[in-house]
Amino acid sequence: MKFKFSSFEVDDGMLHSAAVITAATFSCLMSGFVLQNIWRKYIVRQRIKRRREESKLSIQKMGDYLMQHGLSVDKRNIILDMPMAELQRKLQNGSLKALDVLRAYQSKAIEVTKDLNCVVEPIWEAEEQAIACDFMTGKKSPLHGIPVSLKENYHVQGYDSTGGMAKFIDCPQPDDNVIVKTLKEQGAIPFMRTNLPQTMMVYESSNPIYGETRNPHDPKRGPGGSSSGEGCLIGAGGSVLGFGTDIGGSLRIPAHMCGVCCLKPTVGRISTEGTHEVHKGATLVPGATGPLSRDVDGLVLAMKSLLVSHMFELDRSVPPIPFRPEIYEDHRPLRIGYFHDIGYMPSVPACERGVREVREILEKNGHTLIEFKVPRVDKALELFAQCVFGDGCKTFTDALKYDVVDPSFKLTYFLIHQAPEWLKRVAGFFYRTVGHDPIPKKVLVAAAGIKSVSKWWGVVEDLQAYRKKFEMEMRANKLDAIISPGFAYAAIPLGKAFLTVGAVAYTNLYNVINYPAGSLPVTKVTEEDEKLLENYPTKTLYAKNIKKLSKGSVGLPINVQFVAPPYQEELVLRLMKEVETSIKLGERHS
Ligand SMILES: CCCCCC/C=C\CCCCCCCC(=O)NCCO
Repeated sequence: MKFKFSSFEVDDGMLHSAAVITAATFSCLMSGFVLQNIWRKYIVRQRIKRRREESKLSIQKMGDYLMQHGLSVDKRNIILDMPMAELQRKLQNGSLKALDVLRAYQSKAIEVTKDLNCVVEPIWEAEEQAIACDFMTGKKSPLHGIPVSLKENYHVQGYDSTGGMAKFIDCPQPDDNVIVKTLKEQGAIPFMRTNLPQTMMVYESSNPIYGETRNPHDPKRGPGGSSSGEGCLIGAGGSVLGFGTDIGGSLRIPAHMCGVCCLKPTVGRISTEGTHEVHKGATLVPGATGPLSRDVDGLVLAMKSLLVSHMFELDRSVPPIPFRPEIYEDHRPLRIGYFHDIGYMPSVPACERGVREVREILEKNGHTLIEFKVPRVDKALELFAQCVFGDGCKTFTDALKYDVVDPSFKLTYFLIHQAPEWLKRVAGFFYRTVGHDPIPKKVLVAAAGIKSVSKWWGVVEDLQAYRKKFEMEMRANKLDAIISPGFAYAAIPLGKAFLTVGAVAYTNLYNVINYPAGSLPVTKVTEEDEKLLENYPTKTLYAKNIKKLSKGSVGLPINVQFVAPPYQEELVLRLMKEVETSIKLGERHS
């Protein structure tokens, strides 16, 4: 058969050849595409492997170095046992050398990371800085010689900030971030970089580059996240002061699970410039930076040292409000709201008891405690999801393109980030009908993306309305502050956070309203709490999982959150210090 076109004739043979050429081109392109993907993944795996080996080697080298240059065990332990105030005083009056303090903490950090995997690498420049500190004459800066650890996403000159993502390996930062610069200017010595979960948008503790961090109180359990390495390192005694980030609870969840103190300031009170966040553009609920420490004095010292002209000058978006001692040192009795249940998910008995005991302490100290009916926390969680996943999670999936997705993140990543909208709706339906929980559906629909600018503006209005409602509720009760559970439950087995993730509402509530929130260890899970867990109401799938995963948690730390209106960090710290002191006094007398 022949086809005649205007100027030439096409026969069967030519048609057949054209089809063959098209099919060949198509299969070439397809195989090219497949091969390219395989190649890219191979390169990524190689890069991850190399980076992991470099990290292990660096830690090992530091260990070997300390074998020759370390302190005696006794001297080291005396330093490690010092609370922050004593350590600072001795460094200031010269009775302790910065280099000895550094050596003590370096060696403890290297020792604990062997089992807990909380350090990703040492900061080698620390030694030079400590020596310079010891040679210094004249007035000493407030953080003179204090070693500080930094979550891996803090930009430090010459080091990668990967956030656990392969794409960011081999991208050494050109400069220290504002907090690191200010800390150094105030005499602190950044000495270790700590682990985090991939993308930092989970409260797990693992990533394919540096592996999994474990809980210092029970290595089979997670340390919480995403400032996992910080919580773990400080909880294990390998650091006295550290810094992390928090957009949904990433300072407070590891603080609670590892039994350390932390402060999530109001976003804007201290600089957030120069930290790696996947979704920097999602500014409606932005990430906060903040300190973690062994005690409240550490947090106070950190805030006093950061709220100075050096930081205000480096980051002019930060309002120049120095630390206000008149609020921190005030003794005026306060009206404080409390709650232990966010409405759709109760906290476990130990967490409830934590709030009750703090309430009793505060009442004894002359404050008035009032039960606070917290405005619908499920709405706050939905707003959180709309604000951080409103792009349909495109930013996250782009960041992880070709990457190895960590096993602990796979389910979260698939369901919240990658799944098509229909699947998110089906999963939401499942949670609602089988799991008896309406919350995941709202979150999953939000994570399918906000479809238009006008809808986005609707979210902005809803957020403003929620914030106003919270403020009005506090005003109506004439509340100065709030206390609430540090989290819904104590540390659970590694890799299981997804099964209980709705609990994040206990912390992200305060990100949504942008209130400063501190977290303080107040008690430990007791046998009695474990018995009471039997009666924990299990109406929803999440609650069932919480009950199951909380078993065997006797001895694990329990924190309480302290919250105040925006820019009242000093008030939060005042209450934390008051409770910490009362608990210590109680322990001494019992
Ligand atoms: C099945 C869906 C239910 C999901 C409900 C929870 C929604 C979102 C999970 C987010 C978890 C965030 C953890 C903390 C993140 C954080 O603070 N990161 C700090 C980044 O610097």
